[in-house]
Amino acid sequence: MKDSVICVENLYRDYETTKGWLNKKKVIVKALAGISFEVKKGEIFGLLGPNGAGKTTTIKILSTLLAPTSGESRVLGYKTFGEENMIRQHINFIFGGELGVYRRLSGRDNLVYFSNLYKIRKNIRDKRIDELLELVGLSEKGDLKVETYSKGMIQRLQIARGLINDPEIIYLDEPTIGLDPIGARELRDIIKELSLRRKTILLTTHYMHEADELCDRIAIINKGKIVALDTPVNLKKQNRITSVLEINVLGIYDKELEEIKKIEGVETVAVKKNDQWQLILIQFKNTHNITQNVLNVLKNNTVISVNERGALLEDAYVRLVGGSI
Ligand SMILES: Nc1ncnc2c1ncn2[C@@H]1O[C@H](COP(=O)(O)OP(=O)(O)OP(=O)(O)O)[C@@H](O)[C@H]1O
Repeated sequence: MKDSVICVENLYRDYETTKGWLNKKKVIVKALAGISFEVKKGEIFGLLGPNGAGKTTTIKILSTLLAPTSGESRVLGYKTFGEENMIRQHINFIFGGELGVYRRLSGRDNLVYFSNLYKIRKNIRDKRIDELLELVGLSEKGDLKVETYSKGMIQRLQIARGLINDPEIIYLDEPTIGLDPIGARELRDIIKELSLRRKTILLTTHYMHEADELCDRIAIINKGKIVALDTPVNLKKQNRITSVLEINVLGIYDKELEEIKKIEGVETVAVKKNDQWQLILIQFKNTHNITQNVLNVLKNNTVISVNERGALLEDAYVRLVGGSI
């Protein structure tokens, strides 16, 4: 692909681990089982998938932290294993959570510390730090110790840290994890701004709406394989999902879910469990009117609400990966 800055071809990665306590047995975990994709300059490319799908392994290989078992991955034309020194100055990675910055230092001093690791000259460094603090909305708080920051501020500082070497490619592993909706939105706005500045971003997230809002293209990974790769719009279309019935109930049994699956027109059934009630998500062909048949199955349950809506990216994901969300 022309303009590709990341090229992954038939990548495999196994981990050797042990199972059992007394009689330890060697087990091979196939974290990546032959994935291929390319990312263009300036693109926001999303990796979506359930826990253990292989997203972090992919990011670790592409950020030169891990060698693949076989296959090839190139970043900016260089092999991620063998030519990593040519790559490292042009990339950076930001992991979600609060690790990676020093709480006893101020935000600014953290950035000074990390720029020293990259041996950035002082005249460039100070200007860049001011710009980065401005970009992530921490100009006024830059001189306060990180231990006084909120989670959202720490995560924004992480973004500034990840930009300290002015990387062309940024890997973001679940950047908004644990943030409240406002903190998460502020972070997404920064990610959009980075894309406007032609940075290439490879992002993993568990939040579908986030992938839908941010990503130009998304690869859905399951069990080490890419099961779909397209724009969010096409992912929603290509799965022929037409409608979704959302039903909130107090208590639901597998027997009833099995009954619902058998109703004509029903394609998938998933359950999201909340503390007190459950949300049943039923994807169905809109050539069928299933509502009454579903309510007949649930006649002995307490139904709190029923809502029919169009498909979201989350629905395409459920279909491709299967199971509950
Ligand atoms: N160091 C390791 N040793 C053994 N197995 C590992 C190691 N790291 C990852 N794995 C296994 O490899 C598989 C892929 O893990 P990976 O962390 O890449 O998944 P992920 O998609 O990032 O998951 P999550 O969403 O939970 O972060 C999992 O089965 C995981 O248990």
